[in-house]
Amino acid sequence: DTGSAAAIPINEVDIAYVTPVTVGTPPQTLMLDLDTGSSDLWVFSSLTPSSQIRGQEIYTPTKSSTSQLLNGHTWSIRYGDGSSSRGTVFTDNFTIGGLEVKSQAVQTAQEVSSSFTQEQSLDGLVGLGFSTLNTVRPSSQLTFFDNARPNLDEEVFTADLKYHATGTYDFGFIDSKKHNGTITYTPVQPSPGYWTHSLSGYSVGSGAFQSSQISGISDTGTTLLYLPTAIVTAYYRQVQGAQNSQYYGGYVFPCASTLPTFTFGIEGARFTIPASYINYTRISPTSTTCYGGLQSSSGLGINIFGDVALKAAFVVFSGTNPPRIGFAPK
Ligand SMILES: O=C(CCCl)NNC1=[NH+]CCN1
Repeated sequence: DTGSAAAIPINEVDIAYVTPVTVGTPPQTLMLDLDTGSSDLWVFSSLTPSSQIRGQEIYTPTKSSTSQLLNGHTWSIRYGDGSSSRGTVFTDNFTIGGLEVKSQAVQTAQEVSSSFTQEQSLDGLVGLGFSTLNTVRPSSQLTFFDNARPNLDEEVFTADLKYHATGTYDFGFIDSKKHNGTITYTPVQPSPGYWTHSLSGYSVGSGAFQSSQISGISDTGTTLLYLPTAIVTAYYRQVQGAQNSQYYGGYVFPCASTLPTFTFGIEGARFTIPASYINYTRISPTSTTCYGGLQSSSGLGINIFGDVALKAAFVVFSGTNPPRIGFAPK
């Protein structure tokens, strides 16, 4: 089997990408954020208080002839950005891009934090991290990828995220039309459950490449690129008027600034993030101050290769044994 579905930016700065999925019988369509930085599949639902819903589509298990309550099971998750949700669990038929998993654990939200309520075009998440991170108790549940894996033509899924445009998630195959040339693979450390791997180094603009092993996670559910402070300061030193703002919680700069590109290494390959991706957003609609797409990871305890980096490549998440991740130009 294979599947292929759109990755649609939910706003004009690509804060997150959503993918149409169907749950239940007859199919209920939701727009979910496929998130390689977590491993819970949860949805806004008929069990979510209406005070916490603002325009999201919901899953109503009682309207599905194939739903089953997973009795006595609950979940609760907090994400790296401080957002959170919790609730109960059903199993039901679940499809992404024509690829169906019967009896997928679908976690129904009974509470979501304010940032999820405010994100009107996001109806939930599909965790594509390793199932060891799943928070359902007393028995943890498998991700959509782990459930689909035995039926996939190839034990992979790929992410082709795009800047200010719709991209694709593919399951079970590598579409050679989506990348130019070689896919460079590097080992993944599957513990504790993120797609953890190293960069081989970086360069700022036309500067010399700095070889250094930078460990972090490739995370489609995180918007920006978070790297060690030393790298980030070296980048913004090249930007006139840039400063690390306590007030805005990161590096800001005049929107008219000329930003350098940022290049990261995967083994011997090099991937350059255009300056436009790093000129992320105005701090408010009429401001001439802009917030950077490259920020320090020092507050996170982990480096995160989020969408700002991933959209500069075609990325292969390979569930082979041992797992690995591949990057190709596109
Ligand atoms: O939580 C993380 C970072 C893990 Cl270190 N990524 N996934 C996500 N989903 C919603 C916000 N962020």
